Amino acid sequence: MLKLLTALQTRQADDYTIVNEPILSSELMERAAKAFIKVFLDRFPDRKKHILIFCGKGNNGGDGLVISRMLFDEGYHHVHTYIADFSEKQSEDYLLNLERLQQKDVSIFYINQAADLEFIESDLIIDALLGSGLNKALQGEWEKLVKKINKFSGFKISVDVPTGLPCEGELLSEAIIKSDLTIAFQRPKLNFLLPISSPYIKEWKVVNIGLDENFIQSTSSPYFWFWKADIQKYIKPRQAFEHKGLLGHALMVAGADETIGAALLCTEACHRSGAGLTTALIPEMGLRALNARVPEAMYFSRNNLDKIDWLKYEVIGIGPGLGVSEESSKLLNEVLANFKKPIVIDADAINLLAQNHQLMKLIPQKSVLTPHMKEFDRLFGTHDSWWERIETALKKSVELKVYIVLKNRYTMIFTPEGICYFNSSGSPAMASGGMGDVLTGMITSMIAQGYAVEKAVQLAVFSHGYAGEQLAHKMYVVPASNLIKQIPYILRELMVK
Ligand SMILES: NC(=O)C1=CN([C@@H]2O[C@H](COP(=O)(O)OP(=O)(O)OC[C@H]3O[C@@H](n4cnc5c(N)ncnc54)[C@H](O)[C@@H]3O)[C@@H](O)[C@H]2O)[C@@H](O)CC1
Ligand SMILES: Nc1ncnc2c1ncn2[C@@H]1O[C@H](COP(=O)(O)OP(=O)(O)O)[C@@H](O)[C@H]1O
Ligand SMILES: [K+]
Repeated sequence: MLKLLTALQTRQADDYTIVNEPILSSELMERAAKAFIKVFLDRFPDRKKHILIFCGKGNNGGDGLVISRMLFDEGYHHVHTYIADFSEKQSEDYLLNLERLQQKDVSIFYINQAADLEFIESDLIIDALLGSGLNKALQGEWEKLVKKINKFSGFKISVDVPTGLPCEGELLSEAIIKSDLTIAFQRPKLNFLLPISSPYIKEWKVVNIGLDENFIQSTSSPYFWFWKADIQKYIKPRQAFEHKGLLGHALMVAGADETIGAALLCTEACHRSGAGLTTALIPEMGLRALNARVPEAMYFSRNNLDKIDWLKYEVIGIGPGLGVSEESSKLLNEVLANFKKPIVIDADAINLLAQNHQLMKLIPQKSVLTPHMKEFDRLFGTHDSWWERIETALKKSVELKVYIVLKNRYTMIFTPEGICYFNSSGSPAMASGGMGDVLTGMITSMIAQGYAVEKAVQLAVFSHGYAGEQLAHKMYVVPASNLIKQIPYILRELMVK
């Protein structure tokens, strides 16, 4: 798990590293620029490219000046360096690197006002105007310059963060560099992981600049980033004498007459993720389809609900395609009144909770709510921004003692301990109907198999995204049914490697 930091915490990590490694701040800047250059050389090896580098007079600008020097030394001789000379203030390392650059045969231009900058043709534009030091909205010449650069045609690469984009928190204005590629130091900024950054970041990459990881681990932050290696630590191989009776029985409560498909998707996903037994509590008219699609699954008739033995099940998944009818509402009431183990609550089950907040009290501890943005807002009220949603989710997951899986490009998992894990896997090719139903089946299955709920959720969310990502290499769009077929293979791959 990587701990994610705010801009202030990153500065503290810089300072700590400088004092304790120890390393001169100018050397750290050199190391950062070198890490940037390594990615750059890989991506843009053509030395004939025309490059513009825009630098501020702080440390982000300092990075830009080092990058300019390093590019020159690497044989890029069509580089023009521009300095935004809008204030007297300048950092020591900026000044030092300006002197170093002046000793090379590199052209340096000063921009005193944005209007002086004519349109220039170039292949690449490096944005090193402002970085994590941003402390207010861009105004005046800064705003004009950024807007002008955005109109330039070259491929834009931002150093550390696009100029004008705050590392975390709400946007301050729309004067922000629209970068094609952002190369960030040590950690992705929190805002990279939220849709608000999407007009400004097409792609991002993180490079390690050797900040003190022990210091970072000791920093207090609720935000973490998890990836393949974290999942691989706890995914369990099947044991020699294990049988279906030991691998959990999951009950899927889903579907309505018009939306049987959702019930089939979550039931099949649950089965293919490895639950020992899966039973579908679905409308009778779906029985044939269930038998055809998932013959391994069992069926329980809603007409016999009074005879159900709730204790038979390790976990219940409820909601996909359930509808919000009177009958669905009764089903949810029954489940909440009788089942005391974790419940995975999705889609219409969330919508029903939103209609009847009294039911929230009945949700067993360590249950899992899996809303997308709209369901989240229906349940917890309208939010004007993702940061507001994050604040609510951090609070509600602690208050209700549940996990909240807020689905997105980088799905967030909020825990009863007040932690927010960002999932690293996934692909926009997954943005099509039914994908969330599959996730519900997967989470339910992992809980059935005995993973602690937190691990079950992480494992399901990661492997769901990972399967989508792998298929997206071959498919324009990943239909939910195709993803389901992939689950056992993906889990095996994660287990072995
Ligand atoms: N030693 C270090 O601390 C390292 C810093 N690094 C680089 O340094 C950057 C941070 O540098 P700085 O803290 O100097 O800050 P920046 O270079 O981001 O900004 C410079 C200064 O601009 C001013 N400013 C902020 N918002 C403004 C606005 N809206 N309009 C006009 N002026 C504004 C502030 O006074 C700020 O200190 C990082 O993003 C990274 O690129 C890297 O070189 C790694 C090491
Ligand atoms: N752009 C995207 N990038 C990564 N994952 C995505 C993207 N769009 C959707 N997904 C994933 O697909 C799933 C969609 O869930 P949901 O909106 O509930 O779909 P449905 O209701 O159709 O089943 C979520 O797990 C989400 O993370
Ligand atoms: K920048």
